[in-house]
This record gives sequence, C-alpha cells and structure tokens, in this order.
Amino acid sequence: MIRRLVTLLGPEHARPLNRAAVLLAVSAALQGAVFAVLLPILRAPGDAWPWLVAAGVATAVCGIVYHRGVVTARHAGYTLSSHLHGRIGDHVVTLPLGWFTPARVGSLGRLATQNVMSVMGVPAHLLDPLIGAVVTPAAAALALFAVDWRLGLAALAAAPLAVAAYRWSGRLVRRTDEAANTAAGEAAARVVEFARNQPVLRAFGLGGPGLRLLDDALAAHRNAARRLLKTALPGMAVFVVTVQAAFTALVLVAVFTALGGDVDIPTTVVALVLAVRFTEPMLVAAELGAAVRMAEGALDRVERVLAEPRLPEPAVSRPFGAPSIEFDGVRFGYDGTPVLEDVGFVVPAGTMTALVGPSGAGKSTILRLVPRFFDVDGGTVRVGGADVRELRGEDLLRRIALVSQNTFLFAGTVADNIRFGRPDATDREVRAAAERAGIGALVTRMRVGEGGTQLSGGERQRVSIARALLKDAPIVLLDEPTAALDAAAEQAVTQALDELRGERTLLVVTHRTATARAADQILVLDGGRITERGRHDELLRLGGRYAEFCALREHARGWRIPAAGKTEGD
Ligand SMILES: Nc1ncnc2c1ncn2[C@@H]1O[C@H](COP(=O)(O)OP(=O)(O)OP(=O)(O)O)[C@@H](O)[C@H]1O
Repeated sequence: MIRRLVTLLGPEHARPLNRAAVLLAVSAALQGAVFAVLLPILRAPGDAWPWLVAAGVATAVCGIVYHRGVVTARHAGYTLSSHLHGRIGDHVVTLPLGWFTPARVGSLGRLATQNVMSVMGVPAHLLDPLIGAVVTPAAAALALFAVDWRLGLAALAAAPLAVAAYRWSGRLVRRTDEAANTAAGEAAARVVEFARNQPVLRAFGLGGPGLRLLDDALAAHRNAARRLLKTALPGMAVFVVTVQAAFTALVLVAVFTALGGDVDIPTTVVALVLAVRFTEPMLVAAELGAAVRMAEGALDRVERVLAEPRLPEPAVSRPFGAPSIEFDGVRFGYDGTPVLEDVGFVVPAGTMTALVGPSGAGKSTILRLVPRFFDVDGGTVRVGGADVRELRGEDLLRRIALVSQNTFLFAGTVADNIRFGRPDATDREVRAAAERAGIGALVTRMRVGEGGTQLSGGERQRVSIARALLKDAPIVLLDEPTAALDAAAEQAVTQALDELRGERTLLVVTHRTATARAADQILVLDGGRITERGRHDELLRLGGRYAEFCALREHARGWRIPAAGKTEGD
C-alpha cells in the first residue's frame, strides 16, 4: 500500500511519506524492544541504574521520534490529497467526452471527495498504527528470542497465521467494498438526476417517491452496504481470534517454561510484557482493517481513473493555417453504433456553412468532432489545414467557439457568464458582446441561478452566443442557435451571425430557412451521410429533399427536415 502511494506520488512528492514511515518504524521498533531492558533491571535491581538510564533515554528518543513521525505523516497526508486532486483534475480534462457517462460523473464526485479523503487517511491516520502492527510485534518477537528462544519461536510461528488471517479478511472486504462503491456512485447519480429533473418528473406525475430507477438504485446501495458489513465482520473476527490465540499460546509457553523451572521469574514477567507488546498492536490494526481495505479500494479507483487513456496529443501542434474546417471520409459511431458514414466537406475560412437534416441524422455529432470531443473511427477532421489529432487540445480549442444546444450557465451574474468566453475581457467588451447577441438589457441582471435556471431558454441561448462572440475565436460552431428564440430575438441573432460572416468561419446546425438561406453552402445530412450540398437556390432548383422541406416550411412556420418517410413541423 505504502509502495503504491510512493509510486503514485513520484519520488519528489513521496519524500514526506518516506520520512514519516522511517520515523514511525524507528519509534515502533523501540516500543517493541524497549521492554527487554526490564530483564537486567528485575534481575539485579541494586545495579540497575545504567539500565534505568538506558530505558529512560530510549523512551525519550521514542517519544521525540514518534512525535516527529506523526507530524510528518499528517503533512504527507495533506500533500497526498492536494497532489491527487491536481492529478485527477489534470487527467480528467484530457479524457474524451464519451468517458463522462452519468454513472462515471457520479463516481467522479465521490472519487474527488470521499475516495481521496480515504487515501489521504492512510498516511495521516493509518500509517502509525499499521507500521506499529508490523514493526512492534517483529521487534517484540526478536526481544523474546533474546529473552528465551522458545518464546521467540512461538511468536514467529504465530506471525504467518496472523498475516494470513489479515489478508483473507482484507480480500473479502475489498471485493464487497468495490460493489458498495459502484452502487453508491449509481445512487448518487440517480439522486442528482431526480432533483435536477423535478419539473419534468412532476409534469408527468413522477415527482414524488416511488420513482423506480431511483428506488432501485437506493435499494441496491442499501443492500451493498449491508453485504459489506456482513463480510467485514467474520473476517475481522477470524483475525482477532487468531491474534488472541497467539497471545494465549505465548502466555502458556511462558508459564509452562516457568513452572518447569527452566526460566526465572524476571524472565517470565518480561516475556509476558513482550507477549502483550507482540499482540496488542495487531489488535489495534484489526480495528482499522476495514478502513485500510476501503482505502485500498479507493486507491484502486483513483489509479483506475488516472490510467484511463487520454486523447493522445502531440507535444507541439502542427502549424495552423487559415481557419478552414475539412472532413475527409469521416466515419464515426458512439460505442460501436455507427452515426456518420463517409462524411466529406470543406468549410473554407471566413465562410458560413449550414448543416440541415432530420433529427438524429448526426448534425451535432459533426460539430462535436471539430473540437475533437471524440476521435473519428475513420477518415480525418482538419482544422486550419491540420489534422485535429496533430494539434494540442488547448491550441485547437482556443480557435473554436461553440454554442451548443444545451447551454450550461454557472451560478453568478450574466456578465460573469459571458466573460467566461474570454476571462480577461473588459466590461465594455462584455457589454458589446451582449448587445450583439441581443441581451444588452440583461447584462445588469445579477444572478442567473445555478445552471441558469433564473433565465428563459431564449435568454440562456443568447448568453451562450454572447460568450462565443466574446471569445473572438476564428471558428464558430453553432448548434441550432435560434431554436429557443422568438421572432425578434431570432432576427437579432441572425443579424449578429450575418455580421460575423466573412470575419469568422461559421458552421451552423439549423432548421430555419432564414439561416440556411444566408449560408455560402448548405449540407443536407440524412442517415449519417451528406445527401445534398450547395447554396439555397441551387438546392431549390435541384428539387430534392431540401426543396421538398422548404416547401413544407412555407406551410408551417419554422421547419425541420423529418426523417425519411415521415414529416414533422416545428
Ligand atoms: N453521447 C452519445 N452517446 C451515444 N449516442 C449518441 C450520443 N449523442 C448522440 N447520439 C446518437 O447519435 C445519433 C446522432 O445524434 P446527433 O445529436 O448528432 O443528431 P442531430 O442530427 O444533431 O439531431 P437533433 O437535430 O435532434 O439535435 C442519434 O441517434 C443519437 O441518439
């Protein structure tokens, strides 16, 4: 366990941990062996003063070393927790977005809080008793050898039994702890989901107790916790009984050798004291056994997350040319389910391309591949002429602003949320971006509520647009930017987009004819393939799917191209 922590920390950060382990081991050894000096004291009390001085010095040294050890161990615990938080944070931001399933997000919360605290507890609270449980009995056994070889032998014979019992009980706890943690992560994710989606659940009469998914997750968590308790108890009992049996055996050997007249009374007294020192630290460790196993489980989980493969990145980005976007024979699917097939197109720098198509055709997926939220299964995505896999994540993302369908706003002011696009922007720049997105009046609004709940859907969308405008990135990706807007707001945003044309490279998923009409190129996506491409007029003349649905749009305001075989209005 300690070795794993040292490996995790690296040689530089592991120094306090190593120092604490050495100091605590020295003090534990002294605690085990110091009682051996009782023997000369008891045998010749009259001439015992040198031994008494030696015992006093040893006790004082032991106390000082122990104090230093405990303080260093606490310090090592804090170093470890901040190091782990840093490593987990740094690693998680490099993982592909597909990794962030709701269950993993639930476990990540536990990982960064409970699990890291549990691992931190190893140096901070458990290192002392654990080292004591190994070193003090070993030192006591050696001292027993020095006192009487038969007693030393009895102690040595008991040690492997105790270790075997400890390992066995640990294995049991570890297996069930893993299941309990998974169940806890699932239950946490469900509770958050339940609380966050109250409006939807209530609208369907499911807001109260009795929601099956939540109930099932909570019941699974309860059962896993009960199983953990049930498995932990017998393992611990076996270990305690083994240690107690070892103690009894030592006492019996000491008493029988004394009764047989082989050893004198002082030897027997010292042997009994050492027998207590041999077993007592192990019993303390037994009480901490479950905590140790849980810390091991927590460490497993931390290591597993840190071992998750990140999207590989080059050390240095390829040169970035004019901000064009290019898809070349792109094939992509989520978890093996194909979504895009042989998608190829070019959005030249400074032009606007509109992506239209039925729901589920893969339009948003195309947008997600540009900032490399996922890697393609085949083909190439190029940004600024470079394969996105040959660009460092930060270099790529700096050049892209994304307005997605689900705008998440952080608790704070509207201005704070807009400034998110460029943290060093001045108030005037923030206000200008807000004006351009048609929310100039909103910028004085103090709070947006957690997740933006105090704003309407249209307002949230425009905050997101203002954020993207402020970012000043040469490439802007917009996923249905006007979907939640009324006619006036839509006009403001369309105008803002219009102003950006020529200035930035725009790739816009839209189901509005007005936006598509303004594009330099329209790509019609159907079933994961591009089926038509051209300008609005060209596609109308083509008389294909695009023309068909533009005609439908004439009848119903706001159009959306339905999947083949079915029609649907806004
Ligand atoms: N994270 C994901 N994991 C698994 N499947 C996904 C994921 N995101 C989207 N999909 C699936 O991929 C397909 C394409 O989804 P995408 O969101 O790209 O479609 P879209 O054309 O943008 O649809 P819409 O117009 O409704 O937003 C859909 O079948 C969808 O269910």
